[in-house]
Amino acid sequence: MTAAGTDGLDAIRKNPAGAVLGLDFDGTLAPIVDDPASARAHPGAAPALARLAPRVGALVIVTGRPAAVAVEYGGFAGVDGLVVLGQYGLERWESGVLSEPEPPPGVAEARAKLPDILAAAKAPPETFVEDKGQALAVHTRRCAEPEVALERLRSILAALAERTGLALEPGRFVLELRPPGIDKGMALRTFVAERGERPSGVLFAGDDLGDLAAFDAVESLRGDGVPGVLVCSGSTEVTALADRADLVVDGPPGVVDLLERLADSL
Ligand SMILES: O=P(O)(O)OC[C@H]1O[C@H](O[C@H]2O[C@H](CO)[C@@H](O)[C@H](O)[C@H]2O)[C@H](O)[C@@H](O)[C@@H]1O
Repeated sequence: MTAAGTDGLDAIRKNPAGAVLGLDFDGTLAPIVDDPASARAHPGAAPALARLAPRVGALVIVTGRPAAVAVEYGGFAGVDGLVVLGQYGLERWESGVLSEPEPPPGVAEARAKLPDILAAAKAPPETFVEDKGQALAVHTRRCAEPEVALERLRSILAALAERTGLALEPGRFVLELRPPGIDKGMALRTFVAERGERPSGVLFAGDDLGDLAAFDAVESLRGDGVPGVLVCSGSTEVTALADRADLVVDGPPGVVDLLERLADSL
């Protein structure tokens, strides 16, 4: 644990009612699996969140998943006080109510073009498109050589994103075509600002490239004097977060253990 991380955790423990805890879903609360539809939160995740929610100022999940999907796959519907910001902050679920904007027209255009583009690129048949309504995620995890398949598609999908006015978000064996202008950093910063009070401390835990923007947000809050903690849910697939984290834990079981220990100490 870095000194800054220790300061951040101390500040959260000293004034939990003023603290904001943010968490990613896939790879952080839910173990990575081959089929995105089969992902489920670690069995200890919802109970740990239910213990923490009444003890802290705010508990928020910031995910690339549709918010309702994260609530369902996480088993989070009964966690009072939890907020889920889905699709990188485009959607918000709170107290059972979901708010979501209309998808931009570029998503429909990309959806229509994608099958021909994947065929022309000779993408392996195991390449899988997850349609999230607001975004399209092209997964290669199930391909024989997932990294090779991903790299073959990267520039082709970047061109499609540009033509359709979308952004290309890379992740763990996935390239997502999604609306531009929002990321997890913006989502977290907006969430913190909306509360109207300076947090006593902020923690964010993530595992993937899309979580780096949330790390940036925590570091920017640190620059403004808010103690912060950066937690990496470690994996061999992505190392960029471990390089910047105050604390690296062993995947979702390590994150759940950290949340339990934090709840014990509040
Ligand atoms: O922001 P997150 O909650 O981490 O969501 C990011 C993307 O996660 C999902 O894909 C990842 O998890 C899958 C299930 O374990 C795995 O099969 C895939 O290889 C990973 O990239 C999800 O399917 C995407 O929609 C999310 O945006």
